[in-house]
Amino acid sequence: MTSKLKQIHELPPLSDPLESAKRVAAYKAVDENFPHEATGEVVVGIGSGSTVVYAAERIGQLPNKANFVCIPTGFQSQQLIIDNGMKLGRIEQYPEIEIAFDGADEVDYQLNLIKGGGACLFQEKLVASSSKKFIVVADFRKKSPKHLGVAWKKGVPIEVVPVSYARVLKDLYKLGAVKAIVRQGGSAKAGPVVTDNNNFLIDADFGEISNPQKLHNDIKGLVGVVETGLFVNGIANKAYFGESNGEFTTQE
Ligand SMILES: O=C[C@H](O)[C@H](O)[C@H](O)COP(=O)(O)O
Repeated sequence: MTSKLKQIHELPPLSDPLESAKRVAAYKAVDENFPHEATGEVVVGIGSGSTVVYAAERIGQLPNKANFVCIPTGFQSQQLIIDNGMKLGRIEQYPEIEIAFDGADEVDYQLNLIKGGGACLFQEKLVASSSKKFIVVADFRKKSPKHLGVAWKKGVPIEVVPVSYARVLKDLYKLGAVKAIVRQGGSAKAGPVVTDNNNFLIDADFGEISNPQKLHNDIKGLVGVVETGLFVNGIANKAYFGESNGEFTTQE
């Protein structure tokens, strides 16, 4: 069925080369991993952010898209599914997902990720950890030469129950954070960002993270923490990176 689709090299480049890099990563990830020939129902996770927009676009171009049920990871993702004419499902109905596509803020050499730069980490982790196959799509800026905390300098996003934020901030410093702040809405909203689950986000900078699994476990053990943006323990199967020269690379 992929032969009926326009191939990526047949498409005109986008005006912003970074957007072209995101598109090539996402289109290739879908072309090479999506169960194109499936005739029965396929449950697909659709992540959040600016790169996964192109994965949803590509899936929306597939001629058998009526067979797919797409599970969102938040409000933006739900809109992407609707806008691309795909069937929307809920994780409560479909707790087992065949394949999920999502972006990342940073990817280390072992395929550990930092996610949550767009405030969607909890539902993203729920969907990713419920998926048999989890494919990351990103542009070249997201690759870390080795550890997390090198390319992404804004800290580890952590979703917390609002009433616990002051306590969690103190505890994060005890765990070794050099800076921890409640994410603010800035000019778009006075006061803190509120997630799709009505929680707050803390961005905690731990510098270079050599043991992301341990850091995740330590943070997750704090009272008030819902989830961390550290996606570790082999959760991601493969990453596609759009490069600045218009090509793509992979890591698995
Ligand atoms: O909360 C947001 C998500 O984790 C995004 O997938 C992540 O921030 C990457 O987004 P983008 O593709 O826009 O760089």
